[in-house]
Amino acid sequence: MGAGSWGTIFAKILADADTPVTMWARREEVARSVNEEHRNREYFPDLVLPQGVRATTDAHVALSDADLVVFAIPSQSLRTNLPEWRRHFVAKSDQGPGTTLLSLMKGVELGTLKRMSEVIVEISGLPADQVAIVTGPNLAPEIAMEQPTASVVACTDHARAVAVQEAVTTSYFRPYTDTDVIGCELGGAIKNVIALAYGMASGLGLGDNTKATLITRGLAEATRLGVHLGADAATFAGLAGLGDLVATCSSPLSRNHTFGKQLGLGRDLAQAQAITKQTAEGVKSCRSIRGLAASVGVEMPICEQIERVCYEGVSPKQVVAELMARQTKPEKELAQV
Ligand SMILES: NC(=O)C1=CN([C@@H]2O[C@H](COP(=O)(O)OP(=O)(O)OC[C@H]3O[C@@H](n4cnc5c(N)ncnc54)[C@H](OP(=O)(O)O)[C@@H]3O)[C@@H](O)[C@H]2O)C=CC1
Ligand SMILES: O=C(CO)COP(=O)(O)O
Repeated sequence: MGAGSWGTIFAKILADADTPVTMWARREEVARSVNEEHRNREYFPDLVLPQGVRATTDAHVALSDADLVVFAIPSQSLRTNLPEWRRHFVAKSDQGPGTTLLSLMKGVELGTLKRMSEVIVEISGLPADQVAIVTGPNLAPEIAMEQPTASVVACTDHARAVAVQEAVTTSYFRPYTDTDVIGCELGGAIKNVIALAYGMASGLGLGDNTKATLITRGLAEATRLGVHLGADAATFAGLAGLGDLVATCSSPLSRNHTFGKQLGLGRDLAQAQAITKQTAEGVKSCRSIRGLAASVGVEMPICEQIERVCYEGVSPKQVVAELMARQTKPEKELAQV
């Protein structure tokens, strides 16, 4: 469900793993180009998609016979789409192991402060054991070129994670399994905010010491929140944590990195959005992640400052100064974890 950057490339992964796939596209022209030319002209005009990828704008056609339903739309739009989609897949969900609902989305919902798998459980009415996520260092344009990468399939039901793993393993995409859905999902959402910070540092002309500091302290605050919310700290040292954080922060292919860089160069939110075009989840998730942290009394200084840049008009230069002026403390905050 979603035929943008990641939806399209994930469809290619499924088809290359011999799993037939029907992509739901919001626009007719996108579905037509996939069916008639085996290309997604809007997102990857030069990429020929496997024959096994079909597309439709009809949610019923995409969903009614699916064993695996994959969500690849912007996080903040899931709640408005899911009630309509739900009626097409719930009927099949009580047969056999039941439909697996798979989230590729990396965000936290504004207002409810829910992770995407929580929104899916709430609206679908299906048990959490039927909801899985895929996350990791997975920049779609690199995977489009079949550059090798690893990823994580997380589900509280290990057997279901293994089934999804089998459905998406190819010569260029190597998924591992995990049962820590909370940690994997938070790792994916928080790294987008840290990538905004890293991009800002690039835009400001700051060097590798600054960037390494952002990655390391960004990981510290992601781990801190995760552990408070029931995640395993080790998850953050893995693909869904450090792996995705490094890939997204350091890559000019990342929309969050690019967006942050524009802010660092002095552009405002609207100008950065116009340049980035595609979804940069961190811009909205900085607010919900900060809300989530506040709800459990966890400090997330970098996320907090990114929110101030995005929504309070504070300059990137000013937030760097404020981060550096914070009270000094031990590096390992075991007492707080
Ligand atoms: N791109 C990547 O490398 C990766 C992305 N992700 C995550 O995957 C999710 C999707 O990202 P990505 O595919 O990159 O985003 P894109 O912006 O490339 O594509 C978004 C897709 O969702 C559709 N869409 C946009 N708004 C709505 C809406 N309100 N209702 C229904 N459909 C909508 C778009 O349709 P239209 O074309 O008509 O606008 C498009 O098909 C995000 O959470 C992202 O963080 C995770 C890993 C890698
Ligand atoms: O999640 C991603 C890579 O794993 C994609 O990052 P961006 O959304 O910043 O492009």
